[in-house]
Parts: sequence; C-alpha cells; structure tokens
Amino acid sequence: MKSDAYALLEADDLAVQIGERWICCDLSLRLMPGERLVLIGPNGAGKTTLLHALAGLRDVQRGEVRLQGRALAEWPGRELAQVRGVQPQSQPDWFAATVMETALVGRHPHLGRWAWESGDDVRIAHEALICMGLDHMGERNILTLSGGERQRLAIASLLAQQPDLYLLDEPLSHLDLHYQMAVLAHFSALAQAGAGVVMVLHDLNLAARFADHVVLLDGSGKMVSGTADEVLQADVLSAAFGHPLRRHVIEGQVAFLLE
Ligand SMILES: Nc1ncnc2c1ncn2[C@@H]1O[C@H](COP(=O)(O)OP(=O)(O)OP(=O)(O)O)[C@@H](O)[C@H]1O
Repeated sequence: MKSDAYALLEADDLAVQIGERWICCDLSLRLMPGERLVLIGPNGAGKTTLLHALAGLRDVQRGEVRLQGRALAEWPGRELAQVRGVQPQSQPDWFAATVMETALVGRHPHLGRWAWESGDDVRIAHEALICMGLDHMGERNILTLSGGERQRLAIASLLAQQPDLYLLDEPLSHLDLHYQMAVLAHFSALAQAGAGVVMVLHDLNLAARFADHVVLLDGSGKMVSGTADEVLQADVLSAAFGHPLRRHVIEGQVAFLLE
C-alpha cells in the first residue's frame, strides 16, 4: 500500500493470537483515504479477530495499529467512535426498539453528554435508512425484521455514524443480490469521497471487483497481503481454501470458478 502522505489506518509488524493460535505474525499495512481493504480466508482463519484488532476492540500480541497517525490505545472512546465505525458480524437484539431509534444509535458518538438527537441527527439517520431501503419502516419494531432487513439496518446505523474509517464484518450476510451490490457500491462511493473501508468478504468474485488491497489469512498463521491482483490468484486461493479454483476474466471482470 502507498507509503507517502497521510494514512488513515496503519499497522506495523502486527502479531495477533487467539487462544493458542496465531492469526497473523508480521502484518504491516497502510490504508489511505479512498482505499478499500478486503480480508478473506477460510472459516476460522481469523478474519473477525484481525478486523477487531484493526478496530482496537482487542489487544494485539506485538506491533501497533494507528488511526490517523495516533495509536488506537491513545484514542478516547468517544473520539474513536466519531472516526472509526464497526459493523459486527451479528447483532442480537434483546429489547424492542424502532428502526429509526436503532439508526439513531449511530449518531450517539456525535451527541453532547446529555443532549438529545437534533433535527440534523434525525435527517442523517433518515438518509441512511433511505440508502438501505428502510425509510418506509421507521416505526417498525426491530424484533419483527427479517434477517436481511436487520442487516441493512445495522449498516444504516453505521452510515449514520459517518466515520472516516468503516470496518465491516461480512456486510453481505443475509443480503439478496441487489443489496449486496448496493452495499458494496455505496461503500465504494464513500471511499471515493475519502473514507477508508476494511471489510471481511467470503465472495471472491465480489472481492476481486471491490477490493484495492487484500489480506488473505490461510488459517495456519500464514497470510498473503498485497494488491487485489497480486493476492487473488488461482494458485494462492486454491491452496488457502483447500479447493481447486480457476481464474477467468469475463467481460473485463475477474471471476473464479470452482473445479
Ligand atoms: N475465545 C476464544 N478462544 C479460543 N479460540 C477462539 C476464541 N474465539 C474464537 N476462537 C477461534 O479463533 C479462530 C478465529 O475466529 P474468527 O471468528 O476470527 O474467524 P473467521 O475467519 O472470522 O471465521 P468465519 O469465516 O467462520 O467467520 C476460530 O477458530 C475460532 O474458533
């Protein structure tokens, strides 16, 4: 990744362990505003763990992660939440709330300590709901939403947060084809406008289409990191996933076929 100018997210010589297992041992990366990094790898390889380490949600065994040049550990929680947003893999709902109330949660890092949401906050949350096709459901109880609708609401809450860096853990899960493309196109547009995007994806074809950089974790503590073109090669992926793949370019788009 580029090394000049100001980096949104940087990791130096990062080593991350979970239980007895090493997820990665010497990961260095530099994500500039406008760039999209995709994490791929087999089940259990450590993508969520690495995403959480990059988000500052878990300790690392060695190395440092910096956001806008400042170590994650040095960010006060509220300021951190204004600058980096995380969409977790799943969000269990224990209590009833409306769709609009849940979208407005994304605004909380921007509110004063005792302040209520302003008209601007409601407008931003409403725009996020429009973006995810949920604006007609603002008063619905979230416990009545389908899996895909709940996922779109989680993304709407994150959009309402308006951070500079988005970290997305399987943002496409439960989504139909239309919303898979809509979500990836929207985050790409945010990147074009200067945001940084890190996302865990399982679909290699979509990774090829929407990644600038890729980190592949193979599940044994080894990883391959580079541009999308460097990492998304049939031999590399076949070895990591333990299944032979062929890479084709169809009408200008990379497509992987399973053998
Ligand atoms: N607290 C824990 N103690 C030990 N091992 C754990 C713990 N939490 C998770 N793991 C293991 O760490 C590994 C990495 O988990 P992680 O969720 O990061 O993988 P992943 O690549 O995101 O997987 P998936 O594609 O299935 O979502 C898994 O093998 C998981 O079982």
